[in-house]
Amino acid sequence: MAAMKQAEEDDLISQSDYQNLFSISIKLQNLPHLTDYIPNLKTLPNPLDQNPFFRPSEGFYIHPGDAILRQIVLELPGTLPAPSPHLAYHRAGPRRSIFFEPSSVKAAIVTCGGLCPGLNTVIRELVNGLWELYGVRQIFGVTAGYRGFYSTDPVELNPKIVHNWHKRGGTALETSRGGFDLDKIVNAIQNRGFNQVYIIGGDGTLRGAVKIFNEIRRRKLNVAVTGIPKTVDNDVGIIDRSFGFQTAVEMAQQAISAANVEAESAVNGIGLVKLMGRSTGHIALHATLSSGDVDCCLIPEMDFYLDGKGGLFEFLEQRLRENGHAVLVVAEGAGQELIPRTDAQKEERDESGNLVFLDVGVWLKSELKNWWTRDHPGELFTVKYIDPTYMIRAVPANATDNSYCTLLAHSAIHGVMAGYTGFVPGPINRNFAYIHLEEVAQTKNEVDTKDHKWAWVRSVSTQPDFVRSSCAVALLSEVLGQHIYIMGGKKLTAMIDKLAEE
Ligand SMILES: Nc1ncnc2c1ncn2[C@@H]1O[C@H](COP(=O)(O)OP(=O)(O)O)[C@@H](O)[C@H]1O
Ligand SMILES: O=P(O)(O)OC[C@H]1O[C@](O)(COP(=O)(O)O)[C@@H](O)[C@@H]1O
Ligand SMILES: [Mg+2]
Repeated sequence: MAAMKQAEEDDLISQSDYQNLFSISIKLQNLPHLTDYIPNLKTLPNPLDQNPFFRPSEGFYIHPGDAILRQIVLELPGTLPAPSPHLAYHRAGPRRSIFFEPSSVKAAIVTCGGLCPGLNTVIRELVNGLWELYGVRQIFGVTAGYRGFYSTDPVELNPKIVHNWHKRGGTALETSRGGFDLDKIVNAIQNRGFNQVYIIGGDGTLRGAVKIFNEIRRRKLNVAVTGIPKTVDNDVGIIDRSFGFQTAVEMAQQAISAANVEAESAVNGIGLVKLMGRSTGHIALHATLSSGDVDCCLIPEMDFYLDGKGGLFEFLEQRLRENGHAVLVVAEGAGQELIPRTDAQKEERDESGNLVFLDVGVWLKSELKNWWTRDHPGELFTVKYIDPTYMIRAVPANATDNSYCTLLAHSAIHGVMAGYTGFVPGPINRNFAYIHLEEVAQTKNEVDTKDHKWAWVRSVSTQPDFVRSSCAVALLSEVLGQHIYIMGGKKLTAMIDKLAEE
């Protein structure tokens, strides 16, 4: 009873803790605005005032002080981090005043980089939103990515043209990598008279958008730029997740199920699935979590090794002995440093400057076969390799992603019409916010291999942690028949790693 009372008291936050709570400092992140470098721009009342479907009521418009906190999980009580401020971002949504006369708006929409489910929905909703919400009539699609600004004529868009686009995978505007020429792009924007530029793309695209925004600001042009974050890999930072990611995870399930059926139906069968993820393993991780069929998930954020104690082969050997089959999911960027490559291959980059990867699936399949023939000559063994790479991204978005795309596009429009520029719209803790382009372009969302999600993947699959030092300690502990605890820094771990390797 006394213990319960004590526990209840521990849960209560004392008055002074409340005071602590309310005194935490909040830093509202800077959001660039056209008036930062063009003073005295004319404002107009938002035309939504007159829109019969909206009839803006109290609280409809976003106030300048409306903010979204980046970090909403706090440790209470008494351990609040001292004065370091909590970051907050301007809330997305319509503003009471706008900075563009709708009849003078000439909007450009462009898609860059790799495909992602939902691209067409974002384009469609940009067109519909500009047209229906603000009465904009000059809306153009720039074709084939950044190069399209200066190499082709833009295509005129309206709600009739984009009517069915959300049901189609890919991008109806076409996309490309490379072709970023800052001067030519900004000259084209200026010469064609675009004053709103909607750039849909991933990390590379957003880095380009920062440069475009800076150049436009340097030239003091009355042109608002927004970067709409697109990444099937979910590697763009700060935002909760990117559109199309859920659809891709869903599509990956089919490949994993097929791999499982193939593996189960063979003697010593291994189903191997390679999923997208250039430098982050979010798709592999989430597909593994939701499938329940996966025995081991390999991602770029985690090193692994094949042979020896605690290695992949030892784990698979055990799995095959216990279950007769195993399913392996590998993200395309995992284990790249293990794959032998020529000097030329080490340098190979795509047109955007991204490193070209070797096929980890093909390599792993061959390594698995070599291992089995070496260690189990004459015994039956099958590896079925499934590479659904483009199948998971070249599809239309699912319902959740489609509605996300709609809100995202409308958030972008409201921000631009309100005169904001150099920003990215995106959900933070499920509320749409405007984030400085540069901040997003510099932040990468990686899988945290120390968090609960990854721990759960490891605990349901019981896959090794591929840390040689922990394996060496386990080995020693086995030999001595005692638990061993080692406390030490990086140097000691490196020494143990080296010993374990030997
Ligand atoms: N650092 C950069 N500066 C300017 N443009 C860039 C930069 N990185 C990539 N880009 C351009 O952005 C576009 C898309 O980049 P890419 O990396 O292929 O795809 P994503 O934007 O999906 O990551 C390409 O046209 C590329 O030239
Ligand atoms: O074959 P492509 O079109 O160059 O695309 C491959 C890459 O595109 C992606 O799907 C997405 O990358 P981006 O979003 O950065 O374009 C990666 O997972 C993959 O490595
Ligand atoms: Mg990228």
